[in-house]
Amino acid sequence: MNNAETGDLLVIENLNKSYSSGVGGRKRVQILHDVTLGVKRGQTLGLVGESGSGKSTTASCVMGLTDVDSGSIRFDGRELTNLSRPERRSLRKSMQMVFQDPNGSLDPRYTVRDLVEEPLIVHGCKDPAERRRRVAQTLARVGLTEKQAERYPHAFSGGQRQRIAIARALVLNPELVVLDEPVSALDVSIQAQVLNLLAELQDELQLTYLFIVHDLAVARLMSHRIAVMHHGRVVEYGSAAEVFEHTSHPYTRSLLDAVPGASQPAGEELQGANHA
Ligand SMILES: Nc1ncnc2c1ncn2[C@@H]1O[C@H](COP(=O)(O)OP(=O)(O)OP(=O)(O)O)[C@@H](O)[C@H]1O
Repeated sequence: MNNAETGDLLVIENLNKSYSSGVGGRKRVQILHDVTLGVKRGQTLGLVGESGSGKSTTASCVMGLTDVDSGSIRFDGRELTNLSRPERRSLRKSMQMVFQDPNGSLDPRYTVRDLVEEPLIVHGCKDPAERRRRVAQTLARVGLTEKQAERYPHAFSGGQRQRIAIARALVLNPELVVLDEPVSALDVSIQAQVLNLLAELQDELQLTYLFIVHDLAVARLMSHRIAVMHHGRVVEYGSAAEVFEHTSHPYTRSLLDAVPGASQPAGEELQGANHA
């Protein structure tokens, strides 16, 4: 299967990944089997599938957090699987990640300003005035004020904390953002606000999202393309409309049947991916 298409910013082909297990770690358990998919520039690929199907492992391979066994991951035409550490580091600016739990990524000892400024310092932005300008601009983009920048994470609600985590990811002007269940720890009423923010930011900044999501209604709403994973394999891949409205694949069908309304067209209170 070759799913690479013109305009794909991220292309994964025949990705295989195994982990050691058993006594002394001598046994290898294969987690990903020939995973192949592409994420079009400026669009969202929703990566769905039950727990343990390999979604986060795929994301870890993309972000260089774990080595791959074989296969190819290309970002803007550049092979990632054989990069040296310095090469990988320089690319990190273009690829950022937002996790499910903002508490894990926000050190409570630092103010919001420090937290959002830190990636700029790490990536060599030496001018304090430039850093201040970029922090203020990024906080405004996610709906936080300069005054709020002086507070600590504990002073914020879960939704606001996720906004801070998004600001940390965006301050370096990445092209690709890997979103690993970014709203599933939030109250339902807050989820819509954060999803709308992500959709607006995508439009404004032409961001490309690899969106790991277990909620199929959210996947339907936010994604241009969908990849369905099952036991480490991509079992279905196509436009959101194809996958949700015309699927014949038994695994996807069973996922959809378990969620009333997931195969219906997107609702109205969220603007979602069909914002284009
Ligand atoms: N570091 C690791 N060492 C060994 N096995 C691992 C490791 N990380 C993940 N796995 C295994 O790989 C499989 C896939 O896990 P992964 O987290 O990628 O699935 P997932 O689809 O993201 O699930 P979830 O939705 O629950 O996060 C699981 O069986 C998991 O136990």
